[in-house]
Amino acid sequence: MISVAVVGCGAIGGVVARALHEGEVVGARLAGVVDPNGTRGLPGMSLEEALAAADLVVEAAGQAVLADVGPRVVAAGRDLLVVSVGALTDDALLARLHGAGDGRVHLVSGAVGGLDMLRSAARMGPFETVRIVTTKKPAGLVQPWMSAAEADRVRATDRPLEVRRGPAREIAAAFPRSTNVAAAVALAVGDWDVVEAVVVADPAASLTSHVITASGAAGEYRFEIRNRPSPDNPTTSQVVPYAVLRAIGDLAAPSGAFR
Ligand SMILES: NC(=O)C1=CN([C@@H]2O[C@H](COP(=O)(O)OP(=O)(O)OC[C@H]3O[C@@H](n4cnc5c(N)ncnc54)[C@H](OP(=O)(O)O)[C@@H]3O)[C@@H](O)[C@H]2O)C=CC1
Ligand SMILES: O=C([O-])CC(=O)C(=O)O
Repeated sequence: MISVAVVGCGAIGGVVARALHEGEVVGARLAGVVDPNGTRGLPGMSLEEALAAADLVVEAAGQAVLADVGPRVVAAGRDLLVVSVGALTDDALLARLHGAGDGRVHLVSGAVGGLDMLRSAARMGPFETVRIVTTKKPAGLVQPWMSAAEADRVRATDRPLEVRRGPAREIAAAFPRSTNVAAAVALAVGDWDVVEAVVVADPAASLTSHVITASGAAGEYRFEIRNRPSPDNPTTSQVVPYAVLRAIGDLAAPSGAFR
């Protein structure tokens, strides 16, 4: 039985922690939840207590929190499951995580799929082009760094509006709550430079879509994901906590998971 601490009790962490608490993942149980802003009636604990009690710490609190907490988890010899994979656009953080200690770092596939095939294909040979186009409702795409005019334009658009297009590294950092998936694709293909990310605001997008296209030595790929947004946080797809629970189940299982 592995003991799991969840950092962040929002749309993702709240669902994950509740399911663990209720025994829904075979082989795993909730140690407690770390969230200074409240734990939705679930057992709360400090990060220090989590590092002492848990075999696995799930980060579900955001890119900035991962940068702070992640190296401490690994240094304590605990395994870390990363949800805010966009924080890994920072090479220095990645190096710190890898050098911090004995804990292993696992990444969640989150809101997208096809990462297994992209990894297999990248192993055969390089990709020439990879693109991920993310389309969401406008409100969650407005960022503090935008000018007032741009923020208004995004908020008020009455048709699909391309908000940004650029290298995955740049986009995943610029939309930290919305395009972690761009970093996930780049990490899967093992090449930040080949992946272009496009962010589209669409007021009619009742589902969040991520369309991944890739071509290279192994062939041509197209994955289209259309996710229902979380009722708690519409910028997050509702399936994401279930990706986390699947990952925890795989880590806890003696055998039988797809790799
Ligand atoms: N890989 C993927 O596919 C995806 C990744 N994500 C990532 O997951 C993150 C979490 O998403 P989501 O659950 O929807 O976000 P939420 O905002 O719903 O939840 C985040 C929670 O973490 C809390 N928090 C803030 N600071 C800390 C801290 N220092 N320690 C512990 N908890 C803290 C927040 O509190 P408060 O609100 O009071 O600040 C909030 O309760 C996103 O920011 C994004 O980076 C999201 C979607 C998909
Ligand atoms: O949940 C999603 O659809 C994607 C998302 O917010 C992210 O990658 O940060």
